[in-house]
Amino acid sequence: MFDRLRFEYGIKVFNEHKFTFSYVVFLMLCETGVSLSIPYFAGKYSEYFIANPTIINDSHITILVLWCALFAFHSLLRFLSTYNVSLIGARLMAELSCRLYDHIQALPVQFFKENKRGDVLSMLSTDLAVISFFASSVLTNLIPNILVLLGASFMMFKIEPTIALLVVFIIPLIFIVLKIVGKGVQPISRALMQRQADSIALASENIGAISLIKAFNQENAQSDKFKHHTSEILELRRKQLKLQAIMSPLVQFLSSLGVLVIVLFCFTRFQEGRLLIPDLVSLMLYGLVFTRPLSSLAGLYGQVQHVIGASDRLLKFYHLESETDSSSKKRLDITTADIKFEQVCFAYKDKPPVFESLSFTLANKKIMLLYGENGGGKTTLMQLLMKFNQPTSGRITIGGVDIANVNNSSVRDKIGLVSQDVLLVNGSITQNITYGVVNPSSQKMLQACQASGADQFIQELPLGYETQVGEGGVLLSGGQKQRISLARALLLEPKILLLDEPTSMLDEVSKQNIKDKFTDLFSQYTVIIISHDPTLYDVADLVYKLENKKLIREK
Ligand SMILES: Nc1ncnc2c1ncn2[C@@H]1O[C@H](COP(=O)(O)OP(=O)(O)OP(=O)(O)O)[C@@H](O)[C@H]1O
Repeated sequence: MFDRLRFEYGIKVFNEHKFTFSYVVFLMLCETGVSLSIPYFAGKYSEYFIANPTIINDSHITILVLWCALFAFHSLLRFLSTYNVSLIGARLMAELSCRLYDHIQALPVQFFKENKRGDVLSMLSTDLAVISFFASSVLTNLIPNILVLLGASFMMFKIEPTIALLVVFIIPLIFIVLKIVGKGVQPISRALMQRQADSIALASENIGAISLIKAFNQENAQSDKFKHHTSEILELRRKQLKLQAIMSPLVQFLSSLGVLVIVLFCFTRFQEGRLLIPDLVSLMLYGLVFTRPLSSLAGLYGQVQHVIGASDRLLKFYHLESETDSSSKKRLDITTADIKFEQVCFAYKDKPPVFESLSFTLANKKIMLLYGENGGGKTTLMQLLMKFNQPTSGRITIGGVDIANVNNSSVRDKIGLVSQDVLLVNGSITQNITYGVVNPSSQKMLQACQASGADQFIQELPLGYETQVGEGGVLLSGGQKQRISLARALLLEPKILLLDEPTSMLDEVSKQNIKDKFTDLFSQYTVIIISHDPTLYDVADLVYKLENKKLIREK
C-alpha cells in the first residue's frame, strides 16, 4: 500500500513542480552529455596525436584549451544541477513539514491522548531529516549516475556492439547482488527509525516530568532506560552502516571485474585488427566512466532503503483520518444557546460505555452544576459538546441545531472553555488572555481580568501583563493560571461557558469573590460547571449528579 502511496505522492509532487524538474533534468542531461563526450574526444585526440607524435603545434594547444573549456563547462553544469536539485529538495522538505504539521493539527484530540508526543516530534525532526537528506543529496547523484551509466553503455555499444552483451550481463548480476545484500537494510532502517522515535519520546516525557523524577529519585533509573535505548540505536546503526558499507566496494569489485573483461576483450579485438587505437582509448575510458556510477549507485541503494523506512512511518501517519469536520458543513448560527442532550450514548474505543442514553436540557443563559464520582464521565460530556468526540448514538443540539451537522470550528467559537488542567502557551500574560481573539481591545481585556479576579495579582507582578508565564504556565501558581484561563474564556465573549472545576485551585477569599459575583459574571452565558464545590450549589439553576452512566437531577 505504501509503495502505491509513495508513487502517488511522487506524481503529485512532480506535477506541482514539473517546470523546475524539467529544467534540472535538462541540466543533468547536458552534464551527462559533457561527461560522456570527454572519452570520445580523448579517442579523437589520441588519433590526432598518433598522426602527429612529435610536434607540439598550435592545433595541440587549441585542442588542450578546448579540453580545459570542456572541463570548466562540465563543472559549471555540475554546480547548476547540484544547486538546483538541492534547492528543490529543500523546498519540498519545507512544504512537506508544513503539510505534516497541518495534518498533525487536524488529527482528533483522541489521537494525542493515545500517542506519545515524542513520537510525533521525532516524525517532524528525524524522519523528515532523513527524507530531506535523500531529496537534497541522494537525488543530486542518483539521476546523473543513471544517465552516465546509460550513456556510457550506449557509447560503448556504438563503438563495439558486442560489448553490449557484457554490459547486459554485468548490470543484472550487480543488481542481484545488491538485492541480496540490501534485503537486510530495510527492516533494520525501520527498526532504527522507531527506536529513535522511542528515545525522543522518552526524553520528551522525562523533561516534562522532571519534578516527578527528582521527587521519586528516579534519575538513575531513567538514565539507564535512556542508555538502553541509545545502545539499541547504536547496535542497529552499526548493522545498517555495515551493510551499507559492504555494498559500494562489492559492486565496485564486481564492476571492475566486468571492466577488466571488457578491456581484455577489446585488446583481443585490437590484436585481430578489428579495433583502432582511438576506439580502444575511448572504450577504456568509457569502461572507467561506467564503474564509477555503479559503485556510487550501490551506496545510494542502502540510503534509499533507509528513506523507505522513514517514509513508511510518515505515510502511516498521513493515512490517519483527520478530525471529522468538513468545511463544506454549514456554520452554527444561533441567537440563543440552549443545550440539549437527547439519549446520548458514548464509549471510548475498546472501552465500556461512559454514558448510556444521557438526556438533559439546559435553557439559554441558565447555569447547570454537574458533579459525580471520579471517572464518571463529566469531562467527557463537555468534550462531546466541544465536538472533540462524537456520540455513538443520540444527538446534541445547541440553539436547536444538531451539532453533528455543523462544522467544528463554529461550535467551538460559541464556547469558552476553562479546563481542569489549565493550558497556557509560552508567552506573556497578555498573549495568553488574548489567545484566539481577533483585535483584542485592552479595555475589554481589563474587564475580563477584573471579572475573573486575575487583574489584582497581575498588577502586583513586576512586569504586570507582560510577565512571561513559561511553558504551560509553569511560572504561575495553579490558582493564578485558573483565573487567567477564566479571563481568557470571558474575553472570547462566547455564548456558552464550560467550566471544569473552575474553583478547585482558588483560595477561600477568591472562591467567595467569584461566588458573590457569579450571577453578574455569568448572567449572559449558558453555563455548565463541573465541580465538587458544594458552595456552587446555590448559584446553579440546575444541579445534576452523574452516576452509573446516568444523570440524576438534584435541583
Ligand atoms: N481519552 C480517553 N480515552 C479513553 N478513555 C478515556 C479517555 N478520557 C477518559 N477516559 C475514560 O472515560 C471515563 C470518564 O472519564 P472523564 O474524564 O470524563 O471522567 P470525569 O467524570 O471527568 O472524572 P474526574 O472527576 O476524575 O475528572 C473514565 O473511565 C476514563 O478512564
